[in-house]
Amino acid sequence: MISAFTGQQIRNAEQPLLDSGEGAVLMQRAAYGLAQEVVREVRKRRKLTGASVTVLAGKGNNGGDGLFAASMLARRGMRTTAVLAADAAHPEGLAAFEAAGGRVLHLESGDPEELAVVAAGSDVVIDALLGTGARGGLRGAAAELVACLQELGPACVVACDVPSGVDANSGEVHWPVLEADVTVTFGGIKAGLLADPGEGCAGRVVLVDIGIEHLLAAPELRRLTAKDAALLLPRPTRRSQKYSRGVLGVVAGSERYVGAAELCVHAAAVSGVGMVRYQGPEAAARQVLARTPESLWESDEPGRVQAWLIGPGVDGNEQQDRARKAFRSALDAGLPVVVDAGALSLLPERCPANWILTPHAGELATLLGSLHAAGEVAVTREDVESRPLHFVRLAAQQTGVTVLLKGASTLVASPSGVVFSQSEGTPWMATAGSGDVLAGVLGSLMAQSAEALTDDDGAYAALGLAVEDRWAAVAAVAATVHGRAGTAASRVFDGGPLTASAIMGAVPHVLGSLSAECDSRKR
Ligand SMILES: NC(=O)C1=CN([C@@H]2O[C@H](COP(=O)(O)OP(=O)(O)OC[C@H]3O[C@@H](n4cnc5c(N)ncnc54)[C@H](OP(=O)(O)O)[C@@H]3O)[C@@H](O)[C@H]2O)[C@@H](O)CC1
Ligand SMILES: [K+]
Repeated sequence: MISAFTGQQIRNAEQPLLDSGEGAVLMQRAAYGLAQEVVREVRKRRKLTGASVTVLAGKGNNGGDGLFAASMLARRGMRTTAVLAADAAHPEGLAAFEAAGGRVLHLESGDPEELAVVAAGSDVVIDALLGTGARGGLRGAAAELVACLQELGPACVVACDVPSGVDANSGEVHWPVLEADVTVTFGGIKAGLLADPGEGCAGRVVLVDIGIEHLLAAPELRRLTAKDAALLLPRPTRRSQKYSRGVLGVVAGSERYVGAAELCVHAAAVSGVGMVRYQGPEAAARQVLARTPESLWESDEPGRVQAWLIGPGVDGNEQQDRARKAFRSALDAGLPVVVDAGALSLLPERCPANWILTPHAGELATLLGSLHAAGEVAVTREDVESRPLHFVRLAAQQTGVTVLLKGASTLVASPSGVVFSQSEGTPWMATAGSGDVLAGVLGSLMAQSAEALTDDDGAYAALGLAVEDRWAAVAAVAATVHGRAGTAASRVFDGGPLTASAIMGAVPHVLGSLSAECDSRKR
């Protein structure tokens, strides 16, 4: 499991070491890790000696890390320039930099555009303007410098701890931000590097161990690795039969949106569920059965199921009635439900904790509006997109159920406050029907997972997941499977565009390769 922390959590972990006078050691470790990564980036492009590095240094410890790192790089034969953004700089860092022969330029007495041109001409730019001590974003001349530099498009940007302007706690972004190729982060990954829009500015994230890791509290954000997902994936045994594998009831599609039903039923079927019982109008059912002859069409009373998927493409009175009826039946039987798309507006007053909502940003804004979760102020899609971590948590707390917010990084919040972030997909997955595939995969995993979730000794317990957070973990597994399937499918087309059907086609391969990984670890 990858863990991420708030800036405050990192500071709290650092405090005992700072109190015992080890602050300088921590900074040396951070600077060394940063310098190593810059060396790695330079070597990808050219030889080290004579390569040029510009560090943009703020006045705090983030700037100190950058200056110490640049002094190490100067000693390895690189041409180093520091642009000091404020009237002051980290004194020891600056002294080390000057002693190593680095050139110092001052933003206060210079022209931001000219300094941006200097920085853009170097092989690597280190962004050490603001770190975990930032309040808001870059201002004044520093903002101007960064905006110009971003426009010029530097060859390589390495961010120190976080890209300056990205909120380390939330991933909210105060523009302008210099988008990084690599972010070297210290002591623990900052939550803002695993949540959009911050994650989109961070590039590859490299964690440098500075010796505080054992002092960190429970993470703010978690990300399942392939190994974690492999452990949590339900798998059949020799004694399995189709009913014991899990049966999923699906209310999806409508006269108008036939394809949604087709996609989510097929996605569920290829994700390992024992059987799918489909409920919907005849027009949709014909298509569903044509694509997935293994499914059953039950126009009225459904047979027994272990979970429900309700909502993709649900439209019109007739299908909305089926959705409401399925909700009641799930409530009566205590069954888990995936609530997607057209069913999000039909939710009953109270939902039990084993339901999972799967909105995109616009649907989450509407949902929060209907809950009056943000007081009287209307929440817009743009609000959710700029503060997804905040709003997904709010929605989970307000509804009392797990909420999966779809996006480049998909966030899954449990009502307890635990949040997962999965980001294995490709931008090509932003395509019609992609969400229906995710809903199908999730419904399938829910129908198969119900029993394992209460197991005190199973895989969930082994990963330290509290019982109340296990549905969120199932949703995170679905998100990673979906993302990996999209990436795998795009690779087949040399990184080219995708349809939802192509994503779905890769799902069994992803499940197979994850299972193989689990098997090889057991051997
Ligand atoms: N603790 C340690 O030993 C270790 C810490 N480490 C490193 O320290 C970093 C945290 O350092 P930090 O606490 O000094 O804060 P930092 O992010 O450099 O910036 C704060 C400074 O900028 C200012 N400022 C604030 N907002 C601003 C704005 N919007 N625009 C402009 N200025 C603004 C603010 O000044 P003020 O305005 O309050 O006078 C303050 O001086 C952390 O990210 C990691 O890199 C590692 O080396 C490991 C060991
Ligand atoms: K920074």
